[in-house]
Amino acid sequence: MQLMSTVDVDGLRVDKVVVRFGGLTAVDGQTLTAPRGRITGLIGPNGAGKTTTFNACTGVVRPTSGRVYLFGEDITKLPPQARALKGLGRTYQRMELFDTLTVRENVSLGKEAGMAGRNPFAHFFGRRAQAEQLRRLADSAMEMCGITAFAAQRPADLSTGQRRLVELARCIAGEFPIMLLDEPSSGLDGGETEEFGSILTTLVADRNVGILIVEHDMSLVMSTCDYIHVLDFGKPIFEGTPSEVANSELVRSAYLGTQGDLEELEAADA
Ligand SMILES: Nc1ncnc2c1ncn2[C@@H]1O[C@H](COP(=O)(O)OP(=O)(O)OP(=O)(O)O)[C@@H](O)[C@H]1O
Repeated sequence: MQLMSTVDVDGLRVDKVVVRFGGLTAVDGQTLTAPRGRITGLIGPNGAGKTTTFNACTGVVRPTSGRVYLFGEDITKLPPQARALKGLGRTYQRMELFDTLTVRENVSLGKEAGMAGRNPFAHFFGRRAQAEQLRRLADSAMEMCGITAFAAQRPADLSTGQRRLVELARCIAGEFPIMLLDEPSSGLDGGETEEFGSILTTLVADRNVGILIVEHDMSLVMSTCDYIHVLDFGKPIFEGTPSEVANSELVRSAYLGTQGDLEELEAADA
């Protein structure tokens, strides 16, 4: 049998990452893989180290030790923008939409920013072809997220659920093969969360992207993720399929005291 190298992954690979803030070890040896064609979840109680792991992937924090690879390339020391140009897209927990721009313009930015970074002469050459490509990508992303009707509106005029979809559409328009979603269901009601989950499932099936999702909403995680990693106090404590996670005594005990999450975990196991 040929063993797969740690970097030989068709997507994102986090390898034994440790992040310390002064005397506090926020992440203590996290290893995970988020390949194309799969939705990977990262869950854990408050303060478990999820956001810090996420930030180590996107380049917002530098690991104390360990490596981060994207399609086999070591990106541990690259800044966030360079990681985005290599195919790592992300959404933000606190949505970062531009309220002076229309929804269509916000969605187009997903690709536009990358185009400008890649080709500094883009302003002089091929403008029409690029504009046409941007229009196509934005149209298709808005359609996938069901927000075409709001294309000419400003994000400030939309509900939280609709704004979340604009952010997702911007990431989709960017054509990132790997997408990191930071608590995307925050502020959404049950119906909106369900709709969001079905868009993610379609996205992975239709475009073969890989998604790593940090999420508190257990119903979204359990219904969309193919594989889940669980952190507690910075340490990876369990990984497996949603039903394996829901059945794990170790995971349940980590969630004791967080009654809402525990109930949703138990509901997923029912
Ligand atoms: N910049 C920082 N400086 C110092 N400590 C930090 C910093 N960022 C996070 N921490 C600490 O690291 C630990 C992990 O935090 P992190 O935000 O990664 O957890 P989390 O699982 O995302 O939590 P939550 O679910 O509440 O968002 C916490 O104890 C937090 O207080």
